[in-house]
Amino acid sequence: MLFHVRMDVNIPRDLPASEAAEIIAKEKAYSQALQESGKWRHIWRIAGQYANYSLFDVKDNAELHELLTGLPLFRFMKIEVTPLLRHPSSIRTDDT
Ligand SMILES: O=C(O)C[C@H]1C=CC(=O)O1
Repeated sequence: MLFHVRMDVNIPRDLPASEAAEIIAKEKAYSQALQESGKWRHIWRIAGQYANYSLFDVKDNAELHELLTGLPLFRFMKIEVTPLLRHPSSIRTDDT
């Protein structure tokens, strides 16, 4: 199942910089491992914001929930999820 996900990150200003850097490094490794696996298909930065648009390809809602709640930055994120399905007019072969 495909899901469009928007993640907005808001790291509190009073979090020590070293702690923030450690969490961000963990987040990058977590994200890149999921991209390697194919479950996190795409990620784009939203210009001018500490936010991204991502595309996940997972088995079901429960798997998406598990992956998102496992994000090292999860506690500092606002996340919006939109389930997607193939458009009947699509000519692409890779959007299911
Ligand atoms: O920077 C972000 O958008 C938040 C998060 C998502 C992947 C990653 O490496 O960091």
